[in-house]
Amino acid sequence: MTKLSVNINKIATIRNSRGGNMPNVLKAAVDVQQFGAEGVTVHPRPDERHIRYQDVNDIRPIITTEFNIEGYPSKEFIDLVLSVRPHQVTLVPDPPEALTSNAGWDTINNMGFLQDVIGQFSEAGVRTSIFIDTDLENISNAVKTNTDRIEFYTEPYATNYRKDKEAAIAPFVEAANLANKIGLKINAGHDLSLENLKYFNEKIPFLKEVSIGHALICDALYYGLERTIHMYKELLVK
Ligand SMILES: CC(=O)[C@@H](O)[C@H](O)COP(=O)(O)O
Ligand SMILES: NCC(=O)COP(=O)(O)O
Repeated sequence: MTKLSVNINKIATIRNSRGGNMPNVLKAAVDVQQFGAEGVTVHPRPDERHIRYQDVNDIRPIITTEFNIEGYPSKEFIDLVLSVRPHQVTLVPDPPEALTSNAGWDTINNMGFLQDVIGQFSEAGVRTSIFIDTDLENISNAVKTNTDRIEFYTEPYATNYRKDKEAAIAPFVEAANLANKIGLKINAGHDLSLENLKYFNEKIPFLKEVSIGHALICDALYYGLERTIHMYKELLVK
């Protein structure tokens, strides 16, 4: 069974829209785990428009599953991760002004930088993952960064799924086979949803974990958080 890590950024976005503490992000982190999620993901951005650095510190002690912190490895981000020590850090190459993540790493041109940052996290005992698209050269170079895992940037899959799901999945299958061959474990995320998740999970070999936020929190408005998590988990049975 592929693990589900729930990204709770959107809960914080709603809270921040009014100030105050509603909805309560810490309670959401407790609840998603109780409802069956196998992990909690947060993606603090430099402007703290959703998850704040303080939230990340506060969430750490209530994690009973797996804590995954995603973000661009600025000095502030590196310091946060080294102090919080999550189970996993996922490095994402997005600039500070990015609306949301929109590309994977160019592992060739960022090799030295990634090796250095990944080295710091590995030394601290934090599992590393890097956000990546399906370019085979980027994937074969990813292994030289010494990352433990890659996380497929699945927005192109989600967009193309509606037009032609076989064509949409094909580059991800090829990339997953290569990643497995060279010893990289595989996560995936971005725009995965109740509509497209089952097919992705069935077709991608060696998939360890998906992190899902935007669509899942939107679905929870209609179905409730507990039922929504169960619905996503049903799609992740292999
Ligand atoms: C790396 C990734 O795809 C997610 O972290 C996504 O970027 C969610 O972040 P936002 O909630 O800021 O859109
Ligand atoms: N790593 C992807 C993630 O955490 C959630 O992305 P999305 O489901 O909010 O698009």
